[in-house]
Amino acid sequence: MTATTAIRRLNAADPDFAHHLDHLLSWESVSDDSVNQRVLDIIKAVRERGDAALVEFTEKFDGLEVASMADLILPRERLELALTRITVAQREALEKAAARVRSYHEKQKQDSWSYTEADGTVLGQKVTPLDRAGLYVPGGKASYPSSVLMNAIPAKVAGVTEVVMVVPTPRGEINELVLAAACIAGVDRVFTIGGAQAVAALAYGTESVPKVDKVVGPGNIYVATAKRHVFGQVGIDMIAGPSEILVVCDGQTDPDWIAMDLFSQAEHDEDAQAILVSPDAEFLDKVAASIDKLLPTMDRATIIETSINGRGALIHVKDMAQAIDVANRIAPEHLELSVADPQAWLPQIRHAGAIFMGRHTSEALGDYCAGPNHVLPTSGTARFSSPLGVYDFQKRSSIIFCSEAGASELGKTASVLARGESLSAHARSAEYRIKDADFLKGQGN
Ligand SMILES: NC(=O)c1ccc[n+]([C@@H]2O[C@H](COP(=O)([O-])OP(=O)(O)OC[C@H]3O[C@@H](n4cnc5c(N)ncnc54)[C@H](O)[C@@H]3O)[C@@H](O)[C@H]2O)c1
Ligand SMILES: N[C@H](CO)Cc1c[nH]c[nH+]1
Ligand SMILES: [Zn+2]
Repeated sequence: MTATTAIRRLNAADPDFAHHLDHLLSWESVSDDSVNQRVLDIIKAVRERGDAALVEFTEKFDGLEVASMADLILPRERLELALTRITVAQREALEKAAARVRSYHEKQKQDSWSYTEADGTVLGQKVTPLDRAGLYVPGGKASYPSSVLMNAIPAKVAGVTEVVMVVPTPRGEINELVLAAACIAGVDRVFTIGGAQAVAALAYGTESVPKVDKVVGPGNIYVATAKRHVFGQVGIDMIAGPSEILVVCDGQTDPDWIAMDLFSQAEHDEDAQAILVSPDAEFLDKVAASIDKLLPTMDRATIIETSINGRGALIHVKDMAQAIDVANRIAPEHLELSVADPQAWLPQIRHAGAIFMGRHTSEALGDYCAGPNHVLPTSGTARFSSPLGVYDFQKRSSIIFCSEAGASELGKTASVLARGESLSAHARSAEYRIKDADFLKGQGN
């Protein structure tokens, strides 16, 4: 194994720093032509051949040969059985995490509202949960029971009528914790399919997989690309790229803690990105030494090493203010503020999926059980998007209920604007309800 101090070093004082940072952050795989074409072919096959295509792709990509689609459907009883197959400690941990995630998300629930104007006109917004949501739970390189909770609980809190989950089971290896989590979270139906074919099945429906209204959840490049292509046919939450962590440290946290925090996201994927920013150059050296020391002890050392050396960085800045500027430029999925007084810096953080405050709040706590969602905007998209939440499973309809007097008064404004747009049906529709004869005469009626 090569020495991990091959991790890139950047200095914000370098005149080319902005260019180097852009290069470090670029992640092009989603637009890769060959992936795109393969995903389009998969979507087309699922639309044309439904279940038969799902069975074929599951054999091809997941190494799982089945007689028919029926073998890729898990009934609710199978989820209940999983609950009896995990340890008591595992069940308690899942239930505790689920309870915390549920309480946090209850706070996000939006209610319908309305107000009444002086003439009796009522205006408002009606909030309605989605009828059916599709949850993608990744299962290629690792299994994610925590992602089941993070996707399904907000949907259930929102009041979604039916929650359909898809999860690949490579070579038929079923993860009991994933199924137990689905049982605890109240998932209604589970299909053991993955990749672009699972996203296509949820978006278009097949003989067995019901068509959903929205597909949510993270996944690899094939999943992300498929979500991009089915958007419009169904809603999607976001296009999630590889996991990321940005640690901003004042140099006073144990370097082993910081190295492990970086590893915690690097171990997800060779393309994951782990970056440390600090004004303390000696501290950066200490973390590099901790990386070298700890890497050989890691189960997923090869993935971590590829990620850290390929996409990681230690960035030296002149002070904490510059560290915050760099953080806002990166707009990371996860930002750890491993500093003495994180509250003092919080107001200046403008872009981050989740912010972990202080030396004791490791990002891993947020991944499993703190309560907030771990499905977060990646690749700089925290500039314009937010964590997965209850709001992703609710939609809004506007309510307009005019009184007779209100319709007459508003009709005048509508009439003038409609005639300005040369839309006379609009104008006359509004004018039928106007009681003011002088106004109507002025409009040529
Ligand atoms: N943002 C989050 O909250 C979050 C949570 C958990 C995981 N993740 C990320 O999700 C990703 C999970 O990826 P994964 O690969 O482990 O699981 P995955 O379930 O996303 O992908 C596995 C599927 O990819 C398809 N596939 C694999 N190789 C293929 C090929 N050559 N051609 C076509 N299809 C192919 C297969 O159908 C397989 O079922 C990781 O990047 C991880 O970091 C993100
Ligand atoms: N860190 C991932 C999101 O980027 C979520 C996760 C699941 N399990 C562990 N971590
Ligand atoms: Zn994680």
